[in-house]
Amino acid sequence: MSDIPRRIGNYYLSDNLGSGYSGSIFRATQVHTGQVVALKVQHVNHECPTNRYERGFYPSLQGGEGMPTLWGSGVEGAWDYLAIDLLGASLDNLYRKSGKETMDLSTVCAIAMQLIARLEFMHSRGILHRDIQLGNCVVGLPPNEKTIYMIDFGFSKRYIDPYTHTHIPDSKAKRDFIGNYWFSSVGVHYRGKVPSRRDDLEAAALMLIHLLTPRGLPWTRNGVPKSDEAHDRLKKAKRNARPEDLCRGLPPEFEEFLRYCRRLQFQECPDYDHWIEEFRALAAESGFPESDDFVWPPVPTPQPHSKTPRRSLAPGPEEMERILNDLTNLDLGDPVLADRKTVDEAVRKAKAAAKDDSTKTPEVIDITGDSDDEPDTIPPPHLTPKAYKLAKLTKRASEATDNPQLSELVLEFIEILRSNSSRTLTKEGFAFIDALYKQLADPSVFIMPLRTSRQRSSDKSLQQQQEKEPTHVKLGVVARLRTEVLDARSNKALARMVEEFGQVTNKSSGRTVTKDGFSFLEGVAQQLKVIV
Ligand SMILES: Nc1ncnc2c1ncn2[C@@H]1O[C@H](COP(=O)(O)OP(=O)(O)OP(=O)(O)O)[C@@H](O)[C@H]1O
Repeated sequence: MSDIPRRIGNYYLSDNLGSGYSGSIFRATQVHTGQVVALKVQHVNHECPTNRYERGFYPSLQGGEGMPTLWGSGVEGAWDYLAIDLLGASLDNLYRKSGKETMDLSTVCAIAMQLIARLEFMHSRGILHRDIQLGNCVVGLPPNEKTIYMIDFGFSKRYIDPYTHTHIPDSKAKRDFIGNYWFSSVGVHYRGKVPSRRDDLEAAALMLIHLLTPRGLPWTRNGVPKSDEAHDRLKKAKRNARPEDLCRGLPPEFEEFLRYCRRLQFQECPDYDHWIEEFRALAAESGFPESDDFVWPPVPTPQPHSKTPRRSLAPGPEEMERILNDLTNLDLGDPVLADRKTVDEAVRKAKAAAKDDSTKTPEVIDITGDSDDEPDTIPPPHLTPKAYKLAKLTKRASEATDNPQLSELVLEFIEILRSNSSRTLTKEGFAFIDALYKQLADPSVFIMPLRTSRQRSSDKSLQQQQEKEPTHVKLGVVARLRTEVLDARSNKALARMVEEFGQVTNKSSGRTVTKDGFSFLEGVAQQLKVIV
C-alpha cells in the first residue's frame, strides 16, 4: 500500500477508507473540479483483477437507487482505479461499533426492504451480485444517509447473455466457489452449483438472520476458516442448519423468506415485491414505521404506555369461556358457532393462548373512548398514524347500528388504505375486517376473529393452517368476489364474502389489497347502502 502514489489519474489520494483482499479504497479529490470521491485502487498485476471486472458492470448499473455513480476509471502506471461516489460506513462497521449482540428489528426490516430492492434492480439489469455481505452494504452520506448502497461488484456476473438475452444455462459440473463464507447460499457454497438470482436472495436472507441472531449465524462464530478442513466443516455446518433452527425465536417472515429462496428454481424470477411488502408489514405490525428508510442509530423500540391502564378488546379466557358456554346453552335456531366439541376446543385454545401471552409483552391497541377527541394526526407513540386511524375505525365499526353507517366506514377504510404508500393489510386492517364481518354475520354474538395476531412462536399447527397460497389463487378469488358482491342480497351473504376476502388476503404472501380487492370493498359499501 505504501507504493501507491499520492496522485493517480486526475485524483489526489487522501485517507484510506478500507482495504480488501484485492485493493484499497481512498478518499480522493478530482484535481480540476475538486469533487471528492472514493477511489478504488488495485495493482494491475493482482491475481484477481476485480477492478477490471467491476468496470464492466458499473455502466449497466448507473441510475439505480443505491447504486454508486462511477465518475471515472482507468489505468495509470501500475494502478487500476475506479472513482465512485464517496459513501459512509458499511453495515459491518455500524454493527460492530454498536457493540450490541443483534441489530434491532426495525433496522433489519429496513435493510431487508432495501437489499431486496437493490437485488431486484441489479437482476433487472441482468447482473448477479454474488458477494452479499455486511461490508458490501454501505450507507450514503447526507442527504442520502437513509439509503443503503450496494458496492463491490468484483464477483458479479451476468446471468442474462447480453447477445442472446437468454438466461445462462445450469450445469451439473461442480464449480469452484466464488462468494463469501458467511452468506453464500448452500447451493453455491456447498454443492458448487451455478449461481442465479435465487442465490443472491438466499445470501440476503442469511445476512438478515445473522443480524438478528446473538453472536451471529453458528458457522460465523469461529472466524474465517484457516484450512481446507475448517472450510469443509463450515460448509457442512451451513448445509446442515435447518431454517427452523436458524430462525428460532425470530418473526416467522425470516424463516419463510429463507425457505422461499431455497425453493426457487434455477431460472425462476423471485417475487421481490412480495417480500418487500412482507418486511414492510412486519415492521408495521411490530409498531415501527412502514418506510424502508435506514435510520441510524435506530430509534428506541416502541413500548406500550405502562402507566395508562389499557383495555383489550379481546375477552379474557374466563370471559370467553362464559360467552361460549352461554351461547351453546341458548336456543338460537340456526347454529351460529358450532357444537359443544368445538366450543371446548376453542376454550382450550384461548386458555393456551392466554398462558402463552402472559410471557410476552402484550400487543395492545388503545382504542378506548378517551382518545376519541384527539385529532387523527396525533397517534399514541406506539402506533403509526395508519394503525391509529384503523384502530379508531374498527371501534366505530363495532359500535355501528345500521348498514348505511357501516357503508360509510367501509369507504373510510378504503380511503385510509389508498392514502398509504403500502396497501398491506396490517394487524389493524384485519381487525377492521373482523369487526365488519362480525357486524354482518351477527352483531349480537361473539365470533372468533377471522385472523388473530400473526404467529411469533413455533406453533406448527397454526402455521400450517396459515400456509401461504400462491398469488394467483388470491387474485382469482378476489376477482370473483368483486363480481359476486354486486349480487349480494343480505348481510349474511356479505359476511361470507368478507370472510373469504379476509382469509385469502391473510394467506397471500404480500397481504396487499389489490385493485380487485378495492373494487370488492367498494362493492360491499355500495350493497350496504341498498340492503336494509
Ligand atoms: N464508495 C465508498 N465510499 C466509502 N467507503 C467505501 C466505498 N467503497 C468501499 N468502501 C469501504 O471499503 C471497504 C472495502 O470495499 P470493497 O468491498 O469495495 O473493496 P474490496 O477490495 O473489493 O474488498 P473485499 O476484498 O473485502 O471484497 C468497504 O467495506 C467500505 O468500508
